[in-house]
Amino acid sequence: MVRILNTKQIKALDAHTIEHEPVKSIDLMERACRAFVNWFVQRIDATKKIGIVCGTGNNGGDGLGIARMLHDWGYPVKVWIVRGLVPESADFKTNLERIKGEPEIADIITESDKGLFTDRDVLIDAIFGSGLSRPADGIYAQAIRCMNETDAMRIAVDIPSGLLADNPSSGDIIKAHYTVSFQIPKLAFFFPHSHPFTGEWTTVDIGLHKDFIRQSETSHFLVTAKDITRIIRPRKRFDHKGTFGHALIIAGGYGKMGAALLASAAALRSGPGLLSVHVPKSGYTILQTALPEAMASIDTHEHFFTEAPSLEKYSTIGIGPGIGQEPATVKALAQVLANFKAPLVIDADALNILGVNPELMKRIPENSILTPHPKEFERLAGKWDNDFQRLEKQKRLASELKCVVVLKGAYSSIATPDGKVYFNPTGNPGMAKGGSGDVLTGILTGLLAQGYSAEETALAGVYLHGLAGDIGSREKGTFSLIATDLVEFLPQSFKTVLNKF
Ligand SMILES: NC(=O)C1=CN([C@@H]2O[C@H](COP(=O)(O)OP(=O)(O)OC[C@H]3O[C@@H](n4cnc5c(N)ncnc54)[C@H](OP(=O)(O)O)[C@@H]3O)[C@@H](O)[C@H]2O)[C@@H](O)CC1
Ligand SMILES: Nc1ncnc2c1ncn2[C@@H]1O[C@H](COP(=O)(O)OP(=O)(O)O)[C@@H](O)[C@H]1O
Ligand SMILES: [K+]
Repeated sequence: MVRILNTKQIKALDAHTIEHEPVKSIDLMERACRAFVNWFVQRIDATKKIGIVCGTGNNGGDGLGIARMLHDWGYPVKVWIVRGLVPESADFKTNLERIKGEPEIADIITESDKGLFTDRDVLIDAIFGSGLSRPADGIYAQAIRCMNETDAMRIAVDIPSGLLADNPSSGDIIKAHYTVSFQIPKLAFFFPHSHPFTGEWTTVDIGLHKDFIRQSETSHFLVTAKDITRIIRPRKRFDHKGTFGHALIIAGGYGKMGAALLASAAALRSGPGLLSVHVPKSGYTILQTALPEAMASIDTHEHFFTEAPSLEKYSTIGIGPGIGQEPATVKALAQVLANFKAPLVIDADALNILGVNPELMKRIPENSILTPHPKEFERLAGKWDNDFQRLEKQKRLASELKCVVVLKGAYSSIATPDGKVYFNPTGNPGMAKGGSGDVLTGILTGLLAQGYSAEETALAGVYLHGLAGDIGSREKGTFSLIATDLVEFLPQSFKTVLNKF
């Protein structure tokens, strides 16, 4: 797990590293600059004209150190210092002295300084870093606007200037194409509204104290491949189908049998011992033809889910994709929630039904997994003003229901009943297509049936689903990838994770 720390903690981490490594503050800054430059020189051609726009705090100090190093690498570099009211930090001063006349430095003093950077190919943003405490205004906002108006590629040092790491941002913010952040990813990076500012972001190691990071309290984590390798248990020689549970998927309806097939095919590829699928009568032939491995449980209704089958034999249930919201379906869902006491996976129309029948929410078994996309989440939890508030709502819902709530999208977030939130790194916009979510429901149902905990299931299932999408889009491209491909590439996704043993 990568621990996501807030800016206060990062400040304490810097200070701890300086005191206990020990390393001088200016030498730590030098390390940060070198890490940035290392990233930079591998990607940006040395003929490109570089502009570095610095504040006068430590982020500006980084900018000056980077300017010196890139100049030494042979890049044509110009530096601008935004001279507002921020006092010069000690390390900024030292790095300013170290520049010794080259590269060239100009001060930005008045708001009439416009059109400053137009001849630059690449602009490095080092105005504000994690010390930003309020929206940028005055001359700072003007410099940010000037940078955003150019056609240059913009690269932010640590965090785009104007973007707050731990709170909603407003005002002018650098629209970076890339953000190179020091060691710790910032919470804002995981939210949809930050993306226009961070662009693609990455972290670079600057050797901050590892034990201190491990001991820092946080409820926010970024999942890594290693975490998933630890969760997935390889099968043993004498395992048999009884070892791996019997999953039931309740999905599909007239015109939406595809949802049932996608979820079921994904479940089959995720390892449960047995899979049954409950579909309306009209789905019988479709199901039996498309998925010979699945057993059929047939509803009494031709087109809809209207009656839960007997549920005792199932280890878990995945319910929702394509079931619609007919009154009889609402009753049937209520019946399932009344009779089934083990954790289940709730998605799509089952979530929509819960959204308009909140009394049913109380019946959801503890440790179930809910997988709303943002619109479904809004129906469950109400509207939010900003991404931070959305995260709080997600945490609250998980804690109130004592369930795992997976909010789907880029960096799907997984909130657990005990207040933790895991962000998932896999997946890509090629998956933004109808049916992708049904595949996730199938994977989660298949894993839960095998006895993985709700938290393990959500972490592994969401990761494997996104990884299947990443592997698939390498072959099919993000335009052409379809949900069926996610099922097709799921075996490679599992193998990738298991082969790490
Ligand atoms: N040794 C280390 O610690 C290392 C640090 N490193 C680097 O340092 C960066 C953090 O540096 P930093 O703390 O100096 O913060 P930075 O963002 O440069 O400036 C803060 C100043 O701006 C002011 N201010 C805030 N908002 C404002 C606004 N809207 N408009 C105007 N002013 C505003 C604020 O004032 P205050 O909020 O206190 O009133 C303060 O004076 C970090 O991102 C990384 O790049 C790396 O080198 C690794 C080692
Ligand atoms: N840009 C993206 N990056 C990563 N994953 C994505 C992206 N867009 C969609 N996905 C994933 O695809 C799935 C889409 O699910 P959902 O919206 O429920 O689709 P549907 O209901 O049509 O099957 C989710 O798991 C989501 O995380
Ligand atoms: K910056």
